[in-house]
Amino acid sequence: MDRTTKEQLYDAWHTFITRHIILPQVRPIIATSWQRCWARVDPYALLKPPRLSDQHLFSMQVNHFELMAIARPVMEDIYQYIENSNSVVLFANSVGYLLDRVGDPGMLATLESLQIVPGALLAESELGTNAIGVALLEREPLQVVGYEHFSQPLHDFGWAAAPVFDISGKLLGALGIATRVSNFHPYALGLVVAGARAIEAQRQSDQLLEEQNSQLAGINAVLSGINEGILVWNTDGVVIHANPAAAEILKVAPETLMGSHLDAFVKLPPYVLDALHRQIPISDLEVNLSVLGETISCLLSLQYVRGRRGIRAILAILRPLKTLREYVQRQVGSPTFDLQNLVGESPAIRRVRRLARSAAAARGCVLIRGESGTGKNLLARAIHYHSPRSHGPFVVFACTAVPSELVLPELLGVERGVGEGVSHASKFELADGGTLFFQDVDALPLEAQSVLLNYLELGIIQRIGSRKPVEVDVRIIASSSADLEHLVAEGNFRADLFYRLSLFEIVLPPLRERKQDLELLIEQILQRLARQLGHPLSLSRETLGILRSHSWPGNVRELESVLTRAAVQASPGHLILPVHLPPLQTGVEMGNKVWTRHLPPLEEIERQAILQAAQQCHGNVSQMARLLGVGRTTLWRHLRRMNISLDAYREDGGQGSSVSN
Ligand SMILES: Nc1ncnc2c1ncn2[C@@H]1O[C@H](COP(=O)(O)OP(=O)(O)OP(=O)(O)O)[C@@H](O)[C@H]1O
Repeated sequence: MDRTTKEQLYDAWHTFITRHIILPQVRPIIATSWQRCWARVDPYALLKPPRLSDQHLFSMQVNHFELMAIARPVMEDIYQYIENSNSVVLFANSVGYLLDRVGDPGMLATLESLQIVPGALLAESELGTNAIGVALLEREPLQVVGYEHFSQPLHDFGWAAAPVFDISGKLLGALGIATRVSNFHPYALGLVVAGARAIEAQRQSDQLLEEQNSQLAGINAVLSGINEGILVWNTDGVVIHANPAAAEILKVAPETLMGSHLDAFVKLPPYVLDALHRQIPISDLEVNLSVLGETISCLLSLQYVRGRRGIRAILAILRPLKTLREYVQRQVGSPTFDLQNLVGESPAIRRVRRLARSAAAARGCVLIRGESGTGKNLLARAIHYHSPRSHGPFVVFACTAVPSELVLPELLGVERGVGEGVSHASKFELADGGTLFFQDVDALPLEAQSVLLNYLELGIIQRIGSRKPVEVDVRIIASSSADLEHLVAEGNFRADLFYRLSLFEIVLPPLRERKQDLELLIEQILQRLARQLGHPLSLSRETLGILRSHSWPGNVRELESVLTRAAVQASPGHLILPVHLPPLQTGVEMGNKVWTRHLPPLEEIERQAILQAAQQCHGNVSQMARLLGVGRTTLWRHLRRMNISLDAYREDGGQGSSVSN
């Protein structure tokens, strides 16, 4: 400020104090403030602002702790710029009480001599026109320099101040800089404005963070309380949320999962990986997850959390199959286990349904035989749910899944004395009043076969460690895909047990022997998958042709698996083409040694080989010929004879007619 301006300002101040006249050189904001101070503040009096007691000041600082914790570092930053310029940075609350200050010792002492110390009220009504007081009143940043101050004791100072607001516009306080007029520089105003904005921004982000944290805590509480497993991972594959139910289903602690790569624990089936890759949502798809080497079956749903720049995270919902089945059973009287779900209208499958109805009405044990995947589990449950015992439990003893040393304790239960550990009930006791299903009974060790036989003869069991026989009322159903006669002949299966079990025997035919059921099964499976994937599914004619010509060594299970993979591979709204089918397995790979004695005719084998080669080579005849080890001409001849068109196998072909659903 040059000398003339200073002198002009002094004249203006003096004129106002003595004659209450505002001269034009006075800025409007200062003039308004002077008017407010007129007759309220003595311009010549020594400054004596009201001051809080130490105790009051302390409690006010505590109340403003969060704000001051943000303001203090900003004040320090500003002070770094103006250090050694005989200045002080001040922070006052919304009323004007000075809460904090930092600055050069000389200037601090000078302000102290003017009673401007923490706890002092810097409001305009007390100190007259001053930057902090006016900034709070006018809610805008300003500087007040020299004679602009209403009170004479402040004439030697230059102050700048800026108000600080919260996110809703509420006034929180003011940040100021005080210095001598001789040291005052207009940049002081820029510094306090920038400092005030920094305090506001920090406070807003703290508030948002706090809000997000409390929302997150709420969401976490909800997620922890639900029975479904919730697993969320980001696009880098890092798990960012796992609720306790997910940890329980996967048998991995949540804290181990969180922050780790999902791949390190869970191997998703290839068709699920493919759905993920193509961002296709999945709903309640039955999958087998490999978790640290162990296979876990569950229902999987996938959803994508989208941000402005695309997918941000993947949300997986896991439902244990067991819980789901129990739930369905409770809610709707177990329709999934209805005999009608044993799909098929072939004479063989009709006969099975007839036999199953008779078995359900009878009391004795039932032996269900058939290749793997023909529906033995399904049938066992259906028999139970059609029997008078349907309100009792259906307990499965999976003979291949229990380690041999645990078979007897699991089957019979264990009785322990006081302090010896926990007793546990036998599978027979658990199934009391219902059905005990021995899945793959051929894998039952001989000792356990005796236990089962004993029960069938006497109706009692005895827990290990107990002398007390327990009477239980359980119906036995057993299944096997093995050649039991052969096992009996070898001495690996007790003949008397085989005799008792096979009094009522139901044999499930392999799928290749009831090909007329194939389309019904496909239709039913596609309908289920369409519901799960949320869009309709149909096969192209060529795809159906391949499925028809396959011999299905893995039976309905294989059919389900092939269609599931193909459905996930196909684009929504398009037909399922041969290219979407996974490689089809042979009987040897499926391990159905005993039941593969019904070989398909030679021509069918040839046809199947050609169709598989077409699929693998995408309809390229030269490649197919090489793969099949025949000349191209021979291959063309076979193709013509068998009426096989290769169009559908070429990536763009096959959008022709559709079959099913
Ligand atoms: N006739 C059918 N109709 C509908 N679905 C079927 C039929 N047969 C089998 N399935 C389905 O095929 C899959 C395999 O069936 P299931 O587990 O009952 O076969 P399994 O003969 O017991 O097999 P394993 O001997 O390997 O245990 C299941 O998803 C089942 O629902």
